[in-house]
Amino acid sequence: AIHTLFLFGLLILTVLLRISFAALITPSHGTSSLNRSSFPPGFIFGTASSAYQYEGAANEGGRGPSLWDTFTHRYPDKIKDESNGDVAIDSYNRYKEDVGIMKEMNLDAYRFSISWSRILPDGKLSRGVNKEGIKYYNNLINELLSKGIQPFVTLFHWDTPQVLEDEYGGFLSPRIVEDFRDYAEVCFKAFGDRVKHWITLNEPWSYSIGGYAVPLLAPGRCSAWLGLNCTGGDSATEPYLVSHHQLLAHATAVQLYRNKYQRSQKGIIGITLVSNWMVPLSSARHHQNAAQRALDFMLGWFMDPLTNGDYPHTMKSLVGSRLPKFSEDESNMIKGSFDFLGLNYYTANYAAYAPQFRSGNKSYVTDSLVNLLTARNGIPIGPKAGSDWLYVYPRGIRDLLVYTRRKYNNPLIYITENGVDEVNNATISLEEALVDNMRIDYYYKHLSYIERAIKDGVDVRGYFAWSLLDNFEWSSGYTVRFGINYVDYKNGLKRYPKLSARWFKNFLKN
Ligand SMILES: N=C(Cc1ccccc1)N[C@@H]1O[C@H](CO[C@@H]2OC[C@@H](O)[C@H](O)[C@H]2O)[C@@H](O)[C@H](O)[C@H]1O
Repeated sequence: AIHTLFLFGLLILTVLLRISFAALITPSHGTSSLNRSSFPPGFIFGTASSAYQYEGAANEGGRGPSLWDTFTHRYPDKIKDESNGDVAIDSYNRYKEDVGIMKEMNLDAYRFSISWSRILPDGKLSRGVNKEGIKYYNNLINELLSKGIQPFVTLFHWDTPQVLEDEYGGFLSPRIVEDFRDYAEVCFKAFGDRVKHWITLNEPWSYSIGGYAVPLLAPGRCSAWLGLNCTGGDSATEPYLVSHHQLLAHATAVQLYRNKYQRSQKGIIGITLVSNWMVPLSSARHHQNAAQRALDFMLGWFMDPLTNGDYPHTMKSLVGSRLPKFSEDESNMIKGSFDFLGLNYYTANYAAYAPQFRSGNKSYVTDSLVNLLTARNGIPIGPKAGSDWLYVYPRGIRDLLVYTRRKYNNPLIYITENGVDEVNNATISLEEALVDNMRIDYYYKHLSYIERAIKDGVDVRGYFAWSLLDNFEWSSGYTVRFGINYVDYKNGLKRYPKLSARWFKNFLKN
């Protein structure tokens, strides 16, 4: 009996040793268990960027000023390092090198935005098209296609022509709808023979909130009572007007594309929305309801009109007469105005019921009666990244995808941005700066959860990492780095692959 027991013990020990050894040799971020073939055939992997954050050449090639040129020059103190996108990372002049980096990384696609004021320097079609602007984007698109990389083009990534801001307040006015439609048509005509994926707007939520509720983004408007040194505005009404006009501009451009270009050019058109995943602070009913309202006020604000033709009931009841109304024609034009949904996901929040927000001054931020938190009982929702709003919560991308599938009729989805930043630390060496294990961990985990969402039945067709290169990060300037490739701001904007670039190259190899 003792002999048998001894042998059995030996057997258990052998098995345990083998398991622990196997765990030891399979690196937690190794692509052995996850790589391109873990995703459906034809799944598209890319990286994302935007014109003002990458191009530079702000005063070259006939480009006109956008509200970001004005904002950074007029209020440099609103940018953490008082920087701007005059030069940015000079992609305007280095696009061939940058496309070469994409090719080297085995990427399938590149999401970039067109600068409206580089195409129409005076904002309106009637005031002339800048031929050098058309030429630049033709060169970029042709370079991408010559390397077998698909262009995914965003028409508007927050850089409204300054002339239209001056003339009628930009997206504060319904007049923007016609001008945006004309600008979109110039792009469909010039590039639509080769561009088969169009995104009208990037993150209308961010543009409305960051620019008109709290002074995070241009034009930096908000209510004076907030005491946040705003350039004027009203946080209780302007965010809702700006989102309303963005939806109308989006739907008008889609209607034009479908009526006049889609049959011959055979592309598809959509919109990119951003949402955090919202976790109820506790299982209490009032916190669960708060989480639903938080999703309504961030994602539903746009997805409900795009799917049902009207704003969420929670918004209509809580915002009341301050929420603009769609006419029947507008509602019909907006409903179903997308062939695919672009979703940007970065982080998650705890959502707590905030009845105290019923009193006091009105603002978008408090209308939802939700307090968004990044910690519960002092414990953060996940590890903090470089930026103070970004906490790593990978399962949130799966939860958001499954939620979107269930609530909004299973749309075709591309993840059009997902990424993480580190603080730009000037004291470390270049070699140290290239070691970004936390970024590999972030991408590995988020891609693993997307793979599970696909198994849950979500129709995800592609994924774009934010971002190919370190770049001008809006109000953070160059103080945070999102790049999979490093840009040496102190030495001629030279590009270097971080570890995550090598990880992606391996992950993506066929
Ligand atoms: N930045 C956002 C959403 C947002 C808006 C206002 C305040 C915080 C976060 N969305 C996407 O995130 C990307 C990363 O956002 C950065 O996150 C860290 C912030 O400190 C920085 O200002 C912001 O650009 C942007 O570069 C893309 O252009 C944008 O589409």
